[in-house]
Amino acid sequence: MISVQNVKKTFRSKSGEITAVKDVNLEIKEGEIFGIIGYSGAGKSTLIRMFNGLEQPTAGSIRIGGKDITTMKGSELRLARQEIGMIFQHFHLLWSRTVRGNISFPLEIAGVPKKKRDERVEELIQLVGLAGKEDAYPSELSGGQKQRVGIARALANNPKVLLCDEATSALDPDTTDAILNLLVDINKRFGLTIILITHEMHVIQKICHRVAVMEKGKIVETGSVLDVFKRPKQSVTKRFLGQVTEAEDMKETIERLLDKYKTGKILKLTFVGEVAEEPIISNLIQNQSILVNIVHGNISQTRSGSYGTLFIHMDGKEEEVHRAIQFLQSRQIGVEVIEHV
Ligand SMILES: Nc1ncnc2c1ncn2[C@@H]1O[C@H](COP(=O)(O)OP(=O)(O)OP(=O)(O)O)[C@@H](O)[C@H]1O
Repeated sequence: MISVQNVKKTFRSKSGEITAVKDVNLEIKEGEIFGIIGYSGAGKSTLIRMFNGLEQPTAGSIRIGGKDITTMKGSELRLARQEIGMIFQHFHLLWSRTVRGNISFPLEIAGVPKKKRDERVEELIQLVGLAGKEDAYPSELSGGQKQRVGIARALANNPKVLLCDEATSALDPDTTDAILNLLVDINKRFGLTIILITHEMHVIQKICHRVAVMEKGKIVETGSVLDVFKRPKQSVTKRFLGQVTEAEDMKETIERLLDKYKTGKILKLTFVGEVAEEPIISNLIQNQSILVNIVHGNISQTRSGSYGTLFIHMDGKEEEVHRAIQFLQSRQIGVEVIEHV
């Protein structure tokens, strides 16, 4: 559906050249929700803005449905853009127009006759859950409601692709979840391809099928969300995973435990898929002569299965601890020995 080949973007400024995006290659399938995660300055916004021609690449091509968006100009680009909706962190609504007026705007630009326009706006208001707010102005709406207007407006012309630029970053956690659920619903109902950029692993975990991790303008890791959770390769990916698998005070707790327990090991266990739901620890204790203290644990749901982490302190004779680790590994559990940082 979307093919990004050798895309590069360099900005020239007074202080010199900045290469924001370096040799990016990606294939995004029709109907998938594809997340791009990276820290501030990684090049995410620049990359996503090239998907609808808001930025032109310095080199490379971006083909959407077979057509190269990067070489289009004028009316051809305008038409192609109708197939690509976009929503933004700060909504970018028209403040002098009501909810209805905002949603109607892209239909007016596309020359849709009034009657059809009104029908479509009504349909979209129902779809995004804004019934009763039709005549409100953006200043009278909550952040979540503003983003619902943004989504309705982006979907007005029945696009095939929806680009989301940090669409939930300005929202509180509950509202974020409600907006993410709405995106999943739209993806399922219409088979819409969604590409989102974020710096929050929670967003990736909750709704994406696949993810690309971006660092210093490059895609450094890509794969299905569950695979990346299971086997993160890059340290930047591991740091992002820490956002959803480790409590905020985890580092401190572990340092304290490492000081407290003079013997044994602190282990981080990672479980993926069905094994996350098995009674592994009771099997472990029954089969080996070791002591196990549970320090911290959680299970998260991704779109393709569960993923769990458990921090334990394990003590016993060295060969027993070794055997216990082998037992865990034989059950396809990731085992990492935690050391002082
Ligand atoms: N128009 C521009 N002119 C000059 N430099 C730019 C321009 N746009 C982006 N950059 C630079 O390109 C790099 C990548 O920026 P970009 O906004 O794409 O990153 P990002 O990952 O989206 O970060 P953030 O989440 O903070 O927006 C940064 O170093 C930024 O300063």
